[in-house]
Amino acid sequence: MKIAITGVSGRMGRMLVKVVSETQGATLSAAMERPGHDWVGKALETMLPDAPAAVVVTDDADAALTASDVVIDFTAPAATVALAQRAAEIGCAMVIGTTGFIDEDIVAIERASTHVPIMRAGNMSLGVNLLTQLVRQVAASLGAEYDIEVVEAHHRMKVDAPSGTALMLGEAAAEGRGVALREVEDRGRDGITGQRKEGAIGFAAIRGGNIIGEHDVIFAGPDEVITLRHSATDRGLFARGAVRAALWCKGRSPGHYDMVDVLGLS
Ligand SMILES: NC(=O)C1=CN([C@@H]2O[C@H](COP(=O)(O)OP(=O)(O)OC[C@H]3O[C@@H](n4cnc5c(N)ncnc54)[C@H](O)[C@@H]3O)[C@@H](O)[C@H]2O)C=CC1
Ligand SMILES: O=C(O)C1=N[C@H](C(=O)O)C[C@H](O)C1
Repeated sequence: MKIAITGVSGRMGRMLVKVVSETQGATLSAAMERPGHDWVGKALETMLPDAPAAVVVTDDADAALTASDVVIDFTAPAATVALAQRAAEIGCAMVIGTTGFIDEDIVAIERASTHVPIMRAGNMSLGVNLLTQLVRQVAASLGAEYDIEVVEAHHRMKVDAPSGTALMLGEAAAEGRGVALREVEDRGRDGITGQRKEGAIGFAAIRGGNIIGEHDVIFAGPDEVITLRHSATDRGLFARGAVRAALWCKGRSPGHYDMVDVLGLS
């Protein structure tokens, strides 16, 4: 499987190069960075020791996609949406780990996925994708007297909040309760907020240091608190999930898939 990585100098991009190099059946066919980035035009192996020889970092998305079966993208929403449009035209599958999308971005990605398989997930780990199922089940079992709060913590460089994972967990809780998340979500409390609204699903975000990713879903009820927690301790977790998804895309029909499909959890 010929795999292109975009955002190759990023925290996830570097990890992906290592995981692709360790994965049987996967070959790094192209490495991309944004135009103007100082890695463009340089041999990747001079930056990353795990990189295969002869891969030169490029900002030419069309050339990279044409040379590849699938592209793995952990970048930023505008870059991801633009690349999904090119991938659809060129016929290259895509694995998207980027988070922080607005509704219009998702519509554009869905449109692209009518032409090629696109696997998109706010978290590529087995643990979080299992946790979403538990959260849905617990939310469905407990009444509205159990207040649901999603608390996440990440490193100081993270630019979006709530995290993509927190939103996945919030969606699962809302599904369990049979409500739409956008109707009940409560983000970023500050000042005289008034009492908690019955049925609200609250979000809180902590940013600091080099925390990889911590997520708690709290069900606070009468005289008891149930907490479901996931802790990521190494970014390799996400990279391994993404490469597994890339291999899974081989021969797949066009469509918008998620990690639950890849892991066979549905
Ligand atoms: N789904 C998951 O499991 C995970 C998702 N993420 C998400 O992945 C994204 C990236 O995270 P990090 O690697 O920590 O960020 P980062 O800031 O370290 O890396 C992003 C890279 O994308 C590059 N980039 C930006 N625009 C580009 C373009 N047009 N073409 C090519 N490259 C471009 C940047 O130059 C940078 O090297 C974030 O949205 C983050 O939330 C991160 C970890 C796990
Ligand atoms: O930006 C990160 O680092 C992470 N982003 C994802 C998210 O927004 O949930 C996944 C993981 O928690 C790390």
